[in-house]
Amino acid sequence: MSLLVSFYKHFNRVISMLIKGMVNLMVDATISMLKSWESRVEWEKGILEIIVDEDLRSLTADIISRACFGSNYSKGEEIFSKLEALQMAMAKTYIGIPGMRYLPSKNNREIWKLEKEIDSLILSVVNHRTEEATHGKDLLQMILDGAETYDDYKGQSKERFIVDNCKNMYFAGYETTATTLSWTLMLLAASPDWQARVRAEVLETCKDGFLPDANALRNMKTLTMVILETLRLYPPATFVIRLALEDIDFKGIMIPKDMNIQIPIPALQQSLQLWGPDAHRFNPERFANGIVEVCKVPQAYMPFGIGARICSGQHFTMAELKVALSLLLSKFCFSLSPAYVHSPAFRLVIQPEHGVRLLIKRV
Ligand code: HEM
Repeated sequence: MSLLVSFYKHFNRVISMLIKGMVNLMVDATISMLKSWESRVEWEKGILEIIVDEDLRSLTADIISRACFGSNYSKGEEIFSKLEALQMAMAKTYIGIPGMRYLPSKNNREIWKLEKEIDSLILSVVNHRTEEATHGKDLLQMILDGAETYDDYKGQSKERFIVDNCKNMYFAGYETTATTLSWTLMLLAASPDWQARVRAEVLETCKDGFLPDANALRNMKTLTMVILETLRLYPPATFVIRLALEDIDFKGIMIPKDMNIQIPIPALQQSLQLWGPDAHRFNPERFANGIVEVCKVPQAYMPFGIGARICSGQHFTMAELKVALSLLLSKFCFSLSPAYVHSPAFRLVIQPEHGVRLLIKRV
């Protein structure tokens, strides 16, 4: 455990340094999606009705793939489609009965097959990288450097360490960000006043066709408030999970060693007791003075988890969300389609069950 904590601490430091350079690849990827939406709006004579989720998933897959694998990113597409299938299959088995995942049911066999295929795809990229030996500083390289530094794998092979961390990056960094983009667009489409405020800020920050860079992103305060409020109401991760490594007496509650503790993020982030009577309402204004003063117990806001294992990609994802949303809002107006059905569903992350169906027109 401490091995991984120190690996992720190192990872946290390096990823924060890399983000500045990665804003450009985020901008490039978003612009190609914008171009395709622009031609579709034109084709539909000015108003396009679209379920945005699939396009947003392709966008975040593209970005994490480029950030992860640099020049080998096209291989990422194949890995993503298999990871998506794996996620669906795993969500079906999540019923908490001990030992169920070891039974050779049809679904479990599918999971094992997909896991094997994903492992060998990732390893083929790693081996290609090692043979090629020419690469930039991407996330894969950080994992490979980490694998060199940490030589105690607690009984596991170095290959396992590399593959597991690549999978972590994909699982952690793609669906979560895509889902947050979907929910933010849904909330902005339902709140024209906030949509107008964010657009005004974006147009002011990125005047005369200027594309967002790391500095501009820092100045987008209203957009940051909107994203923080979206992550409060629709946190993609449902639980923070911890294992008790020893017996713990927690304020008189006995927690035995090896007990799995699941902290329900949505329940904490929408508690009326902690957040007040408007806890269920979309009100980004509550974040005007940052996160610390936002509720009675600031630790109750934990979309990225908490403590030593807090999300290593939180700054990466915030940059990615701001790039995508600022570019989208600078080009398009969004409203909810009358056919939109609101139904948050649990699929390892909390997703819109029927997708976010929007009407889009040019600004
Ligand atoms: C909206 C987007 C995201 C959300 C809501 C999110 C949320 C989380 C949460 C709740 C955890 C568990 C933290 C804990 O146990 O305390 C986590 C861990 C992690 N996340 Fe994220 N994440 C997001 C995006 C990303 C991205 C883009 C990356 C990579 C580029 C990433 C990489 C990781 C990694 C590596 C861990 C494991 C950290 C560790 O175990 O020490 N995440 N994330």
